[in-house]
Amino acid sequence: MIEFSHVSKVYKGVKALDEVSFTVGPGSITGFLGPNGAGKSTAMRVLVGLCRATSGSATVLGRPYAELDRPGFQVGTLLDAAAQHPGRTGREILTLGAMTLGLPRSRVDEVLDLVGLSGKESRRTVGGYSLGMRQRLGIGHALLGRPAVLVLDEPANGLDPQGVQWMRGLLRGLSDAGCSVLLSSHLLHEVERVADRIVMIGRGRVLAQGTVEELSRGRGLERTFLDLTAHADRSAA
Ligand SMILES: Nc1ncnc2c1ncn2[C@@H]1O[C@H](COP(=O)(O)OP(=O)(O)OP(=O)(O)O)[C@@H](O)[C@H]1O
Repeated sequence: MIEFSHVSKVYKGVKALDEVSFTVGPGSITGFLGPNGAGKSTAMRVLVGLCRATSGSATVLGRPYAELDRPGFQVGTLLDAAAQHPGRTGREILTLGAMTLGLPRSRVDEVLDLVGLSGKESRRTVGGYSLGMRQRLGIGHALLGRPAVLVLDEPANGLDPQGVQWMRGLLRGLSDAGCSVLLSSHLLHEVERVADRIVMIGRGRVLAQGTVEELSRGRGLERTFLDLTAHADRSAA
């Protein structure tokens, strides 16, 4: 369960989030949509304690992230697939993560298998990985502790069509098992296929939220997205 309640964030005069409220329940994949600079990454960073909200509260499993007992087993995050050290191998990165959580080495092999990185690929340094391989590694890292909540910032970026299809199956399986997934993306057609709920933001404000059917309004998510974001821009002008 993820809950944002009236979250605002101001960076030196820039209002990145303005009274953002929404919930991601267990067994839900919520697509988090908004134009560049809308505030998606900021909201995710606030949620996992990487920056502090100016007002309001964001909680995971009923608590602020900083107060979770075992965060590595409760929340999996992928906020920046490029964040890993380029000189480490994929296997080293997952092994470090597994050791930090006190997990056996066998979990590293399970996760590599889950995200489709071969033994050979896992022994290469990340500096030589494609973006899609980094995304797979980042998703694997997020899944190490079998968390109940997943926060993924543009995880489909750079994945090829097979990769996108694989990720769809993976996320559906996780949500069927009760996981709460918050997923930001600019790939509206993909979000339409994988998510059950949508939150659209523009200029830091929630523009609309509901099921994919409600927001598609029989015309597709893209039409609703373009109409709502254009309206938000006109109102701000
Ligand atoms: N550290 C920061 N300092 C100042 N302003 C920031 C900072 N981080 C983000 N912002 C501003 O906050 C607003 C929201 O940015 P954010 O990165 O959250 O948007 P986003 O929806 O994730 O965008 P994108 O789709 O381009 O990744 C933007 O105006 C951005 O310039």
